[in-house]
Amino acid sequence: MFRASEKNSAPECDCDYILTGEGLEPHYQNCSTVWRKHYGSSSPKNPDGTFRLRNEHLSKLNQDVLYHLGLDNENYDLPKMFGDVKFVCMGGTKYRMKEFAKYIAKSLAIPCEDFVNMTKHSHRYAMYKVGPVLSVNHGIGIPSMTILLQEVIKLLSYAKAKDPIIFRIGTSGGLNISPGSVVISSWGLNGTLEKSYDIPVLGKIRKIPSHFDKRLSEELLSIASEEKDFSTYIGGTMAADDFYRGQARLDGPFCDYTEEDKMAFIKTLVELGVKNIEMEATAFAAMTREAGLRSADVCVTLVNRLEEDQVTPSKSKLLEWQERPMLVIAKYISLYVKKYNKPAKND
Ligand SMILES: O=P(O)(O)O[C@@H]1C[C@H](O)[C@@H](CO)O1
Ligand SMILES: O=c1cc[nH]c(=O)[nH]1
Repeated sequence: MFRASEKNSAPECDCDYILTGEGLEPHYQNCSTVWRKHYGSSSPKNPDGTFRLRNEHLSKLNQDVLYHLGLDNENYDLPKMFGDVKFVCMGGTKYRMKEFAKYIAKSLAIPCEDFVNMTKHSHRYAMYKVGPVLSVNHGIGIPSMTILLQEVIKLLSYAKAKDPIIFRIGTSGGLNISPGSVVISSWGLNGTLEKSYDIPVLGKIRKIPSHFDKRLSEELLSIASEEKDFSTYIGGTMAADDFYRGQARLDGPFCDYTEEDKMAFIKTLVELGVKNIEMEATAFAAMTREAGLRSADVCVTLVNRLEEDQVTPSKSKLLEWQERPMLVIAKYISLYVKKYNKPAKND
């Protein structure tokens, strides 16, 4: 089933698979194995699947303004608006995430004519709700993505959403695989080749582990492997803080290394088990895990970085390829909705 060996597998968890296992209880419903192992404290999950935010300061606020979403928990009835959200799908562009909203509406047979941007007051991001699915764009890079992600995590907690699963539907540069292939990330690697999301907090670097949920990735791989039009791999994903030098490109406005240096670095990544390079994986894995939520990063590759730096496929080819992660995630969501027999509707 695996096309790439996992040198560094994600921490194991002891509860049932969501789709492929025997048990009916959704994974993570009561599971805090992974959480405890890494953070040494109790799970943020409540028995009913809702989750607590691990920040006591929030209880002192009269209202919490989710500034970049243009929402707050005082003037909006968040449980009514978002309490049924089970899946959050995120990706870089507004266009892609509107297309995904349309795609998932069709997959789940939810009649939906108007796709209203629910964050329109902030003018920052675009977010659409289709039944149990939120489709939202996060912009480029870790800072833009994490601002959106943190406000979405707060939104889901205030809304009392149960066991939400968060997907990133992205694009990337592939390593030694044909453009158009899909990569499911097992872990994120930062720019200094560590499996962590590093963020300066109060003047010191905080390192947060960046492993994805192994079982969720395996379930997605088994779904993706049914697709014969493209190959899907599971492996490491490097999250760079830049598209050019940060990804060892030779075609940026600045370049102070040779082609040999570039190739040596790319080969090191390949040896480490890295399958693709994008700009969010480490922080995405780290923050969702810190919140106690399951997540997966599924990206199509637009270029084989062993062969070229420039992204040269036609615009229509690029759009066609970007539907591949959507297809995998939509299939997963449809299977889930079917299995748990939840009638999907748009309120
Ligand atoms: O989801 P997207 O397509 O935005 O992901 C990658 C990583 C960066 O955000 C961006 C760079 O082109 O594409
Ligand atoms: O090479 C690529 C292609 C898309 N996105 C990236 O971050 N890198």
